Order: sequence, then structure tokens, then C-alpha cells
Amino acid sequence: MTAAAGPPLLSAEGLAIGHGGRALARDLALRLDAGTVTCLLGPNGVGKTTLFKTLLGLLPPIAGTVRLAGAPLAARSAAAKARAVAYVPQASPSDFNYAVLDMVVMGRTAHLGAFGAPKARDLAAAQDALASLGIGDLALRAFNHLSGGQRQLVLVARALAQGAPVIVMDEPTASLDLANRLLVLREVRALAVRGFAVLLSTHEPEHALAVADRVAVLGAGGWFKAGAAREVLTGATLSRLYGVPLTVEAAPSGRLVVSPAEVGGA
Ligand SMILES: Nc1ncnc2c1ncn2[C@@H]1O[C@H](COP(=O)(O)OP(=O)(O)OP(=O)(O)O)[C@@H](O)[C@H]1O
Repeated sequence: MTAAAGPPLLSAEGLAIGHGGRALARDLALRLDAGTVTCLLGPNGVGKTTLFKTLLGLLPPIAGTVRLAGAPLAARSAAAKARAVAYVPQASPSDFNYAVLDMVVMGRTAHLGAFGAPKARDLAAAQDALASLGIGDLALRAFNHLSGGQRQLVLVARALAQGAPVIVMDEPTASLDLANRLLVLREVRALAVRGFAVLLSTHEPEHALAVADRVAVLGAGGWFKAGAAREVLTGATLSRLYGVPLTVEAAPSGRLVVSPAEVGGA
């Protein structure tokens, strides 16, 4: 990875996040550069989704500033925010059983005028997004009839159709089987190679070690640390984060493996 020139695509300084004026964490600093993958790890309920919503401009910061290419996010319109940062939710079935192409065209909403109907260029953008992920043949299938991995890729395609350079993904490998996890992780890495800045949450430290350039951890009491993946993801940091003794060791291949320091009771 080369050092990025200019301001990061998205950054935050002195950020305090929370609900109703009650801070879950303070003084967070984060930068998302083009061509990088950042993973956010932390136990249930510490505020990962809250941080994502704040970075997306859906929730106001309690303190601090989120910036898009150096300019404050809060000053942007909702459509401008959507053209800058795309959100990929978990791939649960949709309430309505849309065709895949219709789901992906919905990513174009921020490009349509008020009451605007999708035009040929919006359909083309949706088809291009599906094709770029190798799933163009799913266009006419029903979203809810796809496998979890296919659904996740369709939601990534919707984010691509949105045309935003920053993609924020909420646990994209959750509830996927091994093959589909690998499929999605491979595409996450490919998005960075295409120049996107990707931020994703995961409960799997090894997924972060596999795809992330940078890692941020958010722990109990608002403990926060961010930096290069291999520097942040140490046994000591993971043990503190999850409150159980964990080790990080290199396999003969060089791949880092996370294991419990002890298994079973004494
Ligand atoms: N709209 C809200 N109003 C008030 N409190 C909220 C709201 N949404 C979430 N919270 C609280 O904020 C805390 C952090 O929630 P959040 O969903 O950000 O955690 P998380 O780290 O994403 O958890 P998980 O890993 O389980 O998805 C929780 O205590 C939650 O109950």
C-alpha cells in the first residue's frame, strides 16, 4: 500500500459518539484513505454501529468533526452524503422480494432528482456494478431466493451503483458459511484495489488480519485504538478487548492465527 496523498476520503478527529448526549466513547480519531481496508472490532454493544452512523452523518457527533476529503460532513446535504459514503447492511432477506436489479438500482437514489425515475444511465450503472462483482447473471433473480453470500454481494453492488468512494460495511461476513466468507472477503480486498476506502466491522480478528490495512478497536468504557493492522492486533490488545486471554501467533506460512491462551477450565 502506498501512502495516500492529500486529505483522507473520510476522517474524524476528537470524535465523541453516543445517543441522547450520553457518550459511549470520546476522542476517537480515524482516517479512511483511498485503496485501503479498515476493520473495526469490538464486543457487542460497545458502539460500533453508533460510530458507523456518526461517520455516515445519520447521527450527530457529541463532540468533534467528521470530514469528507477535508470538508465537514455535517455541512453536506443528505444526497451529497450518500454520494460520498455508501452503507452496506447485513444481508438478511428483504421485507419485499425485489428483483436483484431493482435492489441495485435503489443505490442510484442520490443521483435522481426529486421524484425522479431511474434513467438508462442508472440501469447501466446497476448492471455495471453487478458485472464488476461477477454476478451479472443474478440480475433478474429474486433477492430473497439467493444464498447469504450472493445477497451480500448484491448489497455491495448497490453500494457501488451509489458511486460513493467510501464504503462502510456492517459485519459483511456474519452468518455466512466458509466459502461465502472467503468470497466476500476477496471482494472487499478487490474494492480497495479498485481505489475505494472500505470500513467494515467484524467479530473475527482473523478476517481483519486477512484483509485489513488498518484496524480500529473499540472496547468497554470507550477504549479506542487505531493503527496498522499487525500493530494493533496483538494478543494483549485482543485479550483486553474481549476480556479473555488470547494469543496471536504466526503459522509456518506467516499467516497470523488468533487462539485462546487456554482452552477449558483448570
Ligand atoms: N437509538 C438509540 N438510543 C439510545 N441508545 C442506543 C440507541 N441505539 C443503540 N443504543 C445503545 O448504544 C449502545 C451501543 O450500541 P451499538 O448498536 O452501537 O453497539 P454495537 O457495538 O454495534 O453492538 P453489536 O456488536 O451487538 O452490533 C448500546 O448500549 C445500545 O443499547
